[in-house]
Amino acid sequence: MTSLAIFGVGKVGGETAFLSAALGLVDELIVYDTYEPILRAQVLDLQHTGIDVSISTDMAATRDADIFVFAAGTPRTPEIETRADLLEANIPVAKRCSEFLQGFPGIVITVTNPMDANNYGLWRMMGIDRRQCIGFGGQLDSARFAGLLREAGIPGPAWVLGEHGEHQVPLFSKTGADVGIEEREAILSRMRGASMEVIRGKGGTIFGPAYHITMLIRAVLEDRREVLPCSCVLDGEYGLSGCSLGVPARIGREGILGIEEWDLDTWESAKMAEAGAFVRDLCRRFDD
Ligand SMILES: NC(=O)c1ccc[n+]([C@@H]2O[C@H](COP(=O)([O-])OP(=O)(O)OC[C@H]3O[C@@H](n4cnc5c(N)ncnc54)[C@H](O)[C@@H]3O)[C@@H](O)[C@H]2O)c1
Ligand SMILES: O=C(O)C[C@H](O)C(=O)O
Repeated sequence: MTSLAIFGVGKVGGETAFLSAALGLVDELIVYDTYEPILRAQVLDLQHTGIDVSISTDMAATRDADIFVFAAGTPRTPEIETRADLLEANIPVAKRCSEFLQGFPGIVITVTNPMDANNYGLWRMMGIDRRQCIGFGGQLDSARFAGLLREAGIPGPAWVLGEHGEHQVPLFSKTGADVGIEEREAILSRMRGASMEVIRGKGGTIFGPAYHITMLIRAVLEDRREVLPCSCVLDGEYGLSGCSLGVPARIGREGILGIEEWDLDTWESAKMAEAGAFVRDLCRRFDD
């Protein structure tokens, strides 16, 4: 019996519940949202698919879940410039979530923005092993980077480390192409704006995040042991600690099985250090 708990079943949490069930990854969904009408609507809509999955709204059952996805809280609107601007609004939500999950034995996937800081915050507040806390965003940023590389005629692979936010670190060195600083900065600037175009057009990013979150869930449940760009609580890796940041992480049934330390070029190393300093500052809010 495989059980997936989702805290916050709005646009992203709801779509993730649907996709995970539709792909047959889970036997049981435990869903929770403070807004009763959306919770009821999502449960009914899921039931109306006829998919053979048990659906519970009993948060007490969450403790037995294999994976817990944190997707509750405020999303960006076109007026909210950066993901980091959501920190104050979403800290109380992260705190409430951590109260449910003291000593949780399963795997936590953090989605709520600012995702890196929230992943660090959940780890701090829940008192669990850092390997259990996987921050989601790098796969999505990497898919967006891949699209921009294709457009520019630059071959892949496309890897994005760093913050899921303004301080993304696209790894041009991994592409094997010699991409100059000006072109790198131009592509990075478009990556920073990539989601806002979707938010303006349809009120939020849904398919991209939900698809990649579901692939992350699959990597855990099927113990795939593949390397994915995920936000991990760092303890000296890449010369950083006191924060959670996007790094190449081997993901399997026990969560983060290992963090790979790749060689970065000078531009990338500088961006990674900036990302670390920026996110560490946000994370301090959870150290108080
Ligand atoms: N990491 C990523 O790549 C990524 C991608 C997309 C969205 N996000 C983030 O995920 C979060 C959710 O985005 P969305 O578009 O689904 O938003 P949404 O508004 O559609 O859904 C959020 C849900 O959280 C619920 N909620 C609020 N406070 C709660 C609480 N204390 N307990 C339980 N539920 C609560 C709301 O009722 C709502 O249904 C946002 O912070 C957004 O920025 C992150
Ligand atoms: O950009 C946002 O605010 C939502 C999410 O983090 C995304 O990258 O799609």
